[in-house]
Amino acid sequence: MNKIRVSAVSYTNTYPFLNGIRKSKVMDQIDLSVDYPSACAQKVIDDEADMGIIPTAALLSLPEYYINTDFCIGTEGAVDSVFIFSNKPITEVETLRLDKQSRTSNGLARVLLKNYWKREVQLITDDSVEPDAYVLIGDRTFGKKNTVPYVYDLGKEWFDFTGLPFAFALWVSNKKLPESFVKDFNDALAYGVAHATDVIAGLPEFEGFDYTKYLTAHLDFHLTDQKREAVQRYLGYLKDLD
Ligand SMILES: C=C(O[C@@H]1C=C(C(=O)O)C=C[C@H]1O)C(=O)O
Repeated sequence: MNKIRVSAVSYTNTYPFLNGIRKSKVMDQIDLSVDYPSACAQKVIDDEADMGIIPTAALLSLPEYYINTDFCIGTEGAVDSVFIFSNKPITEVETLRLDKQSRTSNGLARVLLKNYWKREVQLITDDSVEPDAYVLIGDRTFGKKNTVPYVYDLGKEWFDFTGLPFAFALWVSNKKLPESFVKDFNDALAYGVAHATDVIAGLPEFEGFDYTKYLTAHLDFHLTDQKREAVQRYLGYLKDLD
């Protein structure tokens, strides 16, 4: 049988999943690659991967998709790695730069600006122009939140807006995968999540950033019914953006 091509996110938020996968027998059945989130999405869209942990926003670009497993990259409030960093209070922001590695958080920033903060902002793509504010996700945010004038954690802002948790990325395939494989893969993820702090030893340190808190309190890997509801609500807002 051909190996199942799996694309995983290259950030620390996915290390518990990767640890579970690498320790599992599913490792023999997959070709595993790691990419930043927008590239994971593109691989699944282009059918260069069969399954990935892909940004939730990318579901709108897939003609056929299956949400597999009981797990996600999610949060129930502040996530501590998805931010709008700003030079001004959000109510005064006029220009915003998006993060090329993101899809969901870019969309979430725009959804919140329009529907929660009621701001119409101009998106800046020209690298020589400095925007009022920018979206930044993943490990590149570690240690940064105490160095920027105005900081908005998008997990917390979504919660304040909707009262819901959030799922930034889901294990999604572009074709139906064998049930026995999905079950073994789910078991591998469950092991990784149950041992999330095993991945911390040896990671680079950042001032004011706590890996244990990040992996066990800020991130919430369980794809609950409420997170599924949040996904549908978010996709509805996203469709209405343009
Ligand atoms: C919590 C995070 O969730 C992520 C954000 C994503 C996005 O914005 O598209 C996609 C995957 C996750 O890596 C993070 O990257 O910090």
